[in-house]
This record gives sequence, structure tokens and C-alpha cells, in this order.
Amino acid sequence: MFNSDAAGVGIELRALTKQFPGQSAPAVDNVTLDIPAGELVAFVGPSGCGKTTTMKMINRLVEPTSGEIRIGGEDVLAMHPDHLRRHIGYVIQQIGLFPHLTVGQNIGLVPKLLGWPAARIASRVEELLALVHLDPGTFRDRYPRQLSGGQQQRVGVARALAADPPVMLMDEPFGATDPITREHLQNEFVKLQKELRKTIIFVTHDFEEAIKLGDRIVVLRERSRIAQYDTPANILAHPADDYVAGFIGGDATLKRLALMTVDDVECEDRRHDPSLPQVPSGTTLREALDLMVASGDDRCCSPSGILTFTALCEAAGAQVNRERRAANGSRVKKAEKEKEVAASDR
Ligand SMILES: Nc1ncnc2c1ncn2[C@@H]1O[C@H](COP(=O)(O)OP(=O)(O)OP(=O)(O)O)[C@@H](O)[C@H]1O
Repeated sequence: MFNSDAAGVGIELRALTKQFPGQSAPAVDNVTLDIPAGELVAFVGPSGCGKTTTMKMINRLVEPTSGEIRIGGEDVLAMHPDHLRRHIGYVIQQIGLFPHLTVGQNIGLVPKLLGWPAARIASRVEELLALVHLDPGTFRDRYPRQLSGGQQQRVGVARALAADPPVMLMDEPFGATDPITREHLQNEFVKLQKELRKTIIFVTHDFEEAIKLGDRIVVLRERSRIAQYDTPANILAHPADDYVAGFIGGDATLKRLALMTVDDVECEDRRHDPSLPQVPSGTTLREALDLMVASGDDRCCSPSGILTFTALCEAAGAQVNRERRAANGSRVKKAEKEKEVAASDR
């Protein structure tokens, strides 16, 4: 199908437009965007700005009015839509599991359509259930109604991964779950994506979710016009304008803490103190701060020693300063380059 190497496939949108019949303005207006292979790009924007329509054009659930879509360099609009959709994973908020099929049959659906032998499907179902932390023996033969919302959402992710598609489209996949389940699913998904490196477009209303999951974030205005497209750290440090700043809210530093983990902080006191709240490797500084506030202690114990509130603040501040220096450096380089070009034109 797609020209895929080990690193996955990129997605290119060119002047992509959708004008629904009877609407005065296009729902998606002239969007041009490159999604790099193996990255997760989060789409955030207000309700009705065209996130879902943009996504649905990529798997042809909505036909574009004009523009181009390429996946792995191949023209998506020239492919048969059914054939295309079997090679793109799709996860939606409403989950969309078939109620009359068991969990195993739901996950095995696309491999079956692709003509895989039964034994290969069975072993893939086992593998995927284990991957999303559902015991195959317990869940394979259950029906969706016998699962909790969070468990159903995991099955939805497993089903989208079934035929190992290089591309996944995820439309608010964790939106319908309660905050604790949601955080759990997000954390599991971060780990999974580190391993799988699929090319993913992830639609969310939640800027914090976009920061946590996205390698890059696209902040959209009405009609899917791009307000800013950059890494979470760069968007937090340098919002393009007031519109983007409004999305971030007033707590950019707190949000920045969610991008760093306790492993990024060098602890002066390297002792292990079992009487302090414990934070394992991979804990974000935001989570460590929450724990300090909840336990009423301005210290916690990380794998590299005793993490203090002061060290945590310094780490966040150092990150801001590093980013400012990098941004200034690239501005200076750009100005120098422009001077060189101007001199050579003379
Ligand atoms: N089938 C359709 N026919 C007509 N208009 C539509 C259709 N689908 C979507 N729209 C309109 O297109 C615009 C963009 O809708 P879309 O669902 O893409 O937005 P969204 O950003 O995903 O919103 P939300 O975050 O609320 O899900 C909206 O104004 C919507 O009313």
C-alpha cells in the first residue's frame, strides 16, 4: 500500500479545502501541512473549527472539495476509499465497537477483511490485547457491553492497530472517559507510541493532552486555518500571537513542567529517603509538584535522590532560559544569513 520504510510514512496536506453544500463558508479552508513520519501531531482548536472534517478527509470519510493528500508520497484521492481505510487506523470518542461481536472479533475485523489466515488473526488478537493491558483469557470472548468505558477504549485502540497500519487517526479517543481513566490511558498511550512510532493525527479539545502526547501541536483557528504549528515546548515558550496564548492560558510554566520528568533534574542530595513521597523514573515535574502539594512536603524522593521544590522551580526556569537563548541564537543566525544574502545580491 503506502511506500513505507521502517521509519513509517509522512502525511502531506496541500491546499486542502472542504465546502459542505449549503454552507456560506468552507469548513476547512486551504490547509497545507506536513506531518512527519513516526510523529504524533495533535490538532487543537475551538469547537466547530474543522478538526474532525480535516481528519475525515484523510481517510476519505469526507471527500475534499479541492486540494491534495499524500501519505508516504502516494495520492490518497486516487485510491479506493475502502482499500485506503483498511490501512489507516481510526479511533473515535464513541469507540464504535460492534456490539454483536466479541472483543476478539472486533479486533480481528480488519485482518479478516485483508484475508489473513485464522491462526494469524488469533495470535494478533492475543498480542494486541496484551499490548493494551487487557488479559486475553479474560477479555477475548467478552462482548463490548461487558467492558468498562476505559476497557472499551483500549479495545478501540487495539482494533485500530490490528493490521499494523503506518498511520493512525484519533479523534478525541479518550474524551468520553473520566479524568483518572483518561490520565491512565494517556500514560499507557505515550509508552505505546514510543515503541510503535506510528504517524498519528490526534484531535483534542484539551491543550494539556496535546502537550502530553504531541511531538508537535497544530493550533487551529476557524476553518482549520493554522495559527501555529510547532513543538509543545516552543508553543509554550513562544506563542505566535494572542490567540495561541489564549489557548495556553495563564499557567504556561505549570504546563511546561508537564514536559519535563524527574529524570531531567540533577539532585544535589543523592540519598534515598524512604520517609519522603516516592516518585518513580518517568514522573513529570508537574506530577511531582502535585505530590508535594498533596503531601504537604516540599521534597520528594526520585531515583536520583531528593528532589526539592527549589530544584524543581530552577529546572523549569533553566528550561525557559535555554529556550530563550536558542530562540535568540536562531534569530541572530537568521539576521546574519539575511545580511549575507543581501551583500551577495549587491
Ligand atoms: N456533514 C456536514 N454537513 C454540513 N456541515 C458540516 C458537516 N460536518 C461538519 N459540518 C460543519 O463544518 C464545521 C466544522 O465541523 P467539525 O466537526 O470538523 O469541527 P470540529 O473542530 O471537529 O468540532 P468539535 O471540536 O466540536 O468536534 C462546523 O461548522 C460543522 O457544523
